[in-house]
Amino acid sequence: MFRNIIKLNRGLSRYYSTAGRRSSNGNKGFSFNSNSVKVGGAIALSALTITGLSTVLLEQEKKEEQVEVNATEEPKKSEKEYKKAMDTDYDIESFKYVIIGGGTAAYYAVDKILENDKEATILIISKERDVPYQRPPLTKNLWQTKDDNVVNTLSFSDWSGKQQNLLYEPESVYGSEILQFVKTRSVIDLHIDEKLVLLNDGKLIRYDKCLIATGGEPRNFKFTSTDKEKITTYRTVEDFKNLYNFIKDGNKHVTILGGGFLGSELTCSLGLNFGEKGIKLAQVFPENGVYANLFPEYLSNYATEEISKIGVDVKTKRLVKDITDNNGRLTVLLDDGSSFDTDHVVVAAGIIPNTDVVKSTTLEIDQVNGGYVVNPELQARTDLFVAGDVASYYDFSLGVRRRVEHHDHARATGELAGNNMSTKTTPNPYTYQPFFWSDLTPGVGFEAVGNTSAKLKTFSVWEKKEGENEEQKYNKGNIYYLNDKNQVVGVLCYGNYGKMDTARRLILKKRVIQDLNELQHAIDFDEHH
Ligand SMILES: Cc1cc2nc3c(=O)[nH]c(=O)nc-3n(C[C@H](O)[C@H](O)[C@H](O)COP(=O)(O)OP(=O)(O)OC[C@H]3O[C@@H](n4cnc5c(N)ncnc54)[C@H](O)[C@@H]3O)c2cc1C
Ligand SMILES: NC(=O)c1ccc[n+]([C@@H]2O[C@H](COP(=O)([O-])OP(=O)(O)OC[C@H]3O[C@@H](n4cnc5c(N)ncnc54)[C@H](O)[C@@H]3O)[C@@H](O)[C@H]2O)c1
Ligand SMILES: NC(=O)c1ccc[n+]([C@@H]2O[C@H](COP(=O)([O-])OP(=O)(O)OC[C@H]3O[C@@H](n4cnc5c(N)ncnc54)[C@H](O)[C@@H]3O)[C@@H](O)[C@H]2O)c1
Repeated sequence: MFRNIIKLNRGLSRYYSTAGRRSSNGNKGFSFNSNSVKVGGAIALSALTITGLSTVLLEQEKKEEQVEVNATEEPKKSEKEYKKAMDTDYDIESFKYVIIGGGTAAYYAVDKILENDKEATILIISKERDVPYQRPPLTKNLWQTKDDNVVNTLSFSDWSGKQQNLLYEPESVYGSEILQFVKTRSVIDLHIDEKLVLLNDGKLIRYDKCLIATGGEPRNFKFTSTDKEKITTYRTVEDFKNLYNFIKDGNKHVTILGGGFLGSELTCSLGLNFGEKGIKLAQVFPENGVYANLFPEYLSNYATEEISKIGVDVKTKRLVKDITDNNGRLTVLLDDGSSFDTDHVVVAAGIIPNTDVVKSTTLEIDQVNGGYVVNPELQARTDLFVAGDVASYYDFSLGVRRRVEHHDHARATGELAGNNMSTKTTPNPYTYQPFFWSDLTPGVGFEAVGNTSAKLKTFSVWEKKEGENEEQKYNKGNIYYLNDKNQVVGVLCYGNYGKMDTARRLILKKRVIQDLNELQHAIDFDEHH
């Protein structure tokens, strides 16, 4: 990926401070003179003057131990600097494209911008320490490597055996005047009319076009124990490294709170790959079974049984009431009055979309689904775009407004937003129907598309083979989700890969299904990759 950047870097004899652009200090690259940042009551000094991204990364790498920037803290001098910046003569760093967030949507947006605009100057601002990476392997492939060095290499085999790295691109790719990456900083405000973003260290940046791709923050709960090392959430590569290092030597008890995607995938990966090393697991959630919001009840029950079979103590229909410290371990108290001891708790209870970036201007937030409301071209305002988990958009084929928290959607909206930000032609609407997938155990995996809410009526078709016994009945199947008009609005292909385009076409047809048996052969079970 980033097909054009190598060429662009080599051919670059200009700097971004060309005519019409202003630079605060005349440096070639992004200069980062940060101020005193108050951290947990102490003052940490970070005086960095950095030219070019590779230096940003290097310098900040060195400082990481000493300087922790509190992402939510308001900077002291921001107000003054902010007002000064409103004055058009004030010299301030400018980028043609500013991307807030450094995840999947951000990555694909940048890729598209680089393809479309040979004059691009791009700044990615990310709260995280790592340059853009994919999250799906954090609960799957990375745990299967059988190599403790995986925390450093971050490499793994994909489903077809091909070696991949978690990072979309190596860090070095971000060290140019075209494309820069600032890590461990967050945007705390956006002044839309002035086209300015404010960072948590007081720095202001001007943009021509801006993308909000801030994803979501894991939900957490307040417990009596406030041990942040033992009770964690799980979303980032840092979280993976910490958990891996904690469990790699085995003989620990880990509790996963949540029966959705994250909780179930992580539980299975730990159970399948570290069970033999003495990692004992409990999974606790309020629903009757895992994926209860997605699977029809019988399949949710089956998947839950499969998880129990790998040795996990699955506690369904249970809420965690509290967690307390207990002589270096934790005690988990459930709502039925029972309790058990554990060494670590991972809270996997959904995310809250990161819509705290814009404070001084009003941006519409979807009151039902959360997220910033965008038009079909993924704009929240002129020159301000939103993509990925944090975007609330109108789904043309389903005829509803919704927000999707999956990889393929982040990729597709990122790419479209990047295109619409940098194209010289008319921007395109988002008409794509994204898919998602999940893998739990070798026998429980699927791809799905559309509205696959378990609240809808479903019709399941399972592949039948000669002489097949009861055990194998959930080998390959297609589950159709129907709305109240009996139109197919979602499809889940269980163990049946490569069928998403057929499923999309079925949804788009909007045909009223008179007899459910019409769906028996709507999607085949042939091997097709
Ligand atoms: C462990 C895990 C496994 C997953 N597996 C799958 C899977 O198998 N299949 C699937 O379809 N989906 C999967 N997903 C979901 C998928 O990864 C997400 O939908 C996708 O990452 C969303 O991309 P995004 O760019 O919108 O947000 P993110 O990837 O969350 O990126 C947002 C970034 O913005 C940063 N940020 C937030 N606020 C600010 C701010 N104010 N200033 C600066 N930076 C900010 C965040 O720190 C983060 O780095 C998984 C998610 C997780 C966590
Ligand atoms: N394969 C995938 O697509 C995939 C994989 C991993 C993560 N993700 C994404 O990562 C994010 C986080 O995943 P997630 O599983 O946390 O969210 P989720 O929305 O899939 O599931 C939330 C779960 O939280 C649990 N929960 C809520 N309140 C609880 C409480 N009080 N006590 C116990 N459990 C409670 C419920 O069991 C519920 O199923 C989501 O956006 C998800 O889509 C996606
Ligand atoms: N259509 C397909 O057959 C197919 C298969 C694999 C991957 N992919 C694509 O690759 C992307 C990332 O994949 P990855 O390999 O990095 O992640 P991954 O290894 O987690 O697998 C991603 C997808 O491959 C499926 N898969 C897993 N094992 C499989 C197998 N033995 N045969 C066929 N499919 C299998 C998963 O269920 C999931 O849908 C996904 O976005 C997906 O579009 C497609």
